[in-house]
Amino acid sequence: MTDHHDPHEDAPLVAPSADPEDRAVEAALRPKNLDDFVGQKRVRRQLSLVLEASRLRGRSADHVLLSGPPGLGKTTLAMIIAAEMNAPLRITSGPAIQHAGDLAAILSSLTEGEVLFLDEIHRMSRPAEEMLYMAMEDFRVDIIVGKGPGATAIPLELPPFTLVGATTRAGLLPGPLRDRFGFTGHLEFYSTEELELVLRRSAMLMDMKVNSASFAEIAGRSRGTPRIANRLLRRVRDWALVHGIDLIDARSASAALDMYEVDARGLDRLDRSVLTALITKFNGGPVGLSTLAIAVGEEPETVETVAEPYLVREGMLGRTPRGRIATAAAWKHLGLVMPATVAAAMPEDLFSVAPDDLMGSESALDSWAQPDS
Ligand SMILES: Nc1ncnc2c1ncn2[C@@H]1O[C@H](COP(=O)(O)OP(=O)(O)OP(=O)(O)O)[C@@H](O)[C@H]1O
Ligand SMILES: [Mg+2]
Repeated sequence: MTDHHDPHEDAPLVAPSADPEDRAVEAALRPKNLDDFVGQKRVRRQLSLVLEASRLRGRSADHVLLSGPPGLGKTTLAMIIAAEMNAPLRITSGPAIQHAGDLAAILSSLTEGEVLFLDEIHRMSRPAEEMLYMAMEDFRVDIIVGKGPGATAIPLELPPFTLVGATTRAGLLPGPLRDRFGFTGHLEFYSTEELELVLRRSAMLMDMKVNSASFAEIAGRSRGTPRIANRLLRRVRDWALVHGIDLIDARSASAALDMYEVDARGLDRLDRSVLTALITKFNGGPVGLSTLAIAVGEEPETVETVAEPYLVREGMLGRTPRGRIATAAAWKHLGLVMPATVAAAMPEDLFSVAPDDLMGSESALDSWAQPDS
């Protein structure tokens, strides 16, 4: 077998892999401390300050909220926070907490200083969320015993702990929850240079011989995302192994990657199908998110959190009050020419808000693009 596609053929490239070996390698490649964590300078600097201060005060660190598209390092940072604080780490996720009682059970078993990582925090149930408010602020929960009129609330003191919440959609978090985090870090897509550093480190750990030009080639196709960079590197390694190549150069890297549906701009299958649908079915838009999602057979949330951020950053997709539109760059990327009538109808101020600003602040984006579903 020379073809090592993920078993989940249809999952977006950036989704966590379903292949256990892939997951094991991914875990092995995770940087263990802040110094090894590449890029995200601003978040890293602020976070290291937060951690240092709490170490000096001998207290558990402030609660930390990490937001950003998949595969940029939220889980990795949560693990690093625990490691840097020399504290045990407990991992759970919003969807795993169906009832407030589930959360109470976790909270009441925390030890002092423990780091609780709550992934996909925007998907927690409302009652659990309210319990979390009190736990975060006062290190206390009310355990409800009994039902109906006879129910009583028994207050329970919790040891001080650090909550690390992660979300791909900070804009969805209720204000009261967001406000209870002492520090919020928004992860940005990585530059090609940063991805090259990620790749160099991974290649070293994997004992691969790769020349500089191939790092650049792989980084350029990695969609600004370390998870994808590492995954592509493994695919290149497989390819080289099968072809009996010892030192990997840019030509073999590129030949290997041509098989994996990532194009030169780093767009994967989902990205391209979003653009293709937008252009061929809706003549470039504007079209509402949910209509677009149906056209590509995905959940609106997947289109919005997985594909869109990168397409916006690459200047190929615009989010306007009337819906999503494909820019001239998108038409060009698909080898098409934007018809003059479509060009004439494009909003002039599409990029009056720079794509980087959009990525940096979800609230700027929220106020600019109205929800359409
Ligand atoms: N800054 C970084 N430096 C080096 N490697 C990184 C960095 N960020 C992420 N990685 C690598 O990318 C992989 C994916 O990162 P991680 O699992 O932390 O992403 P995530 O943001 O939690 O994604 P998701 O939203 O899908 O949960 C990790 O296994 C790690 O090896
Ligand atoms: Mg994660």
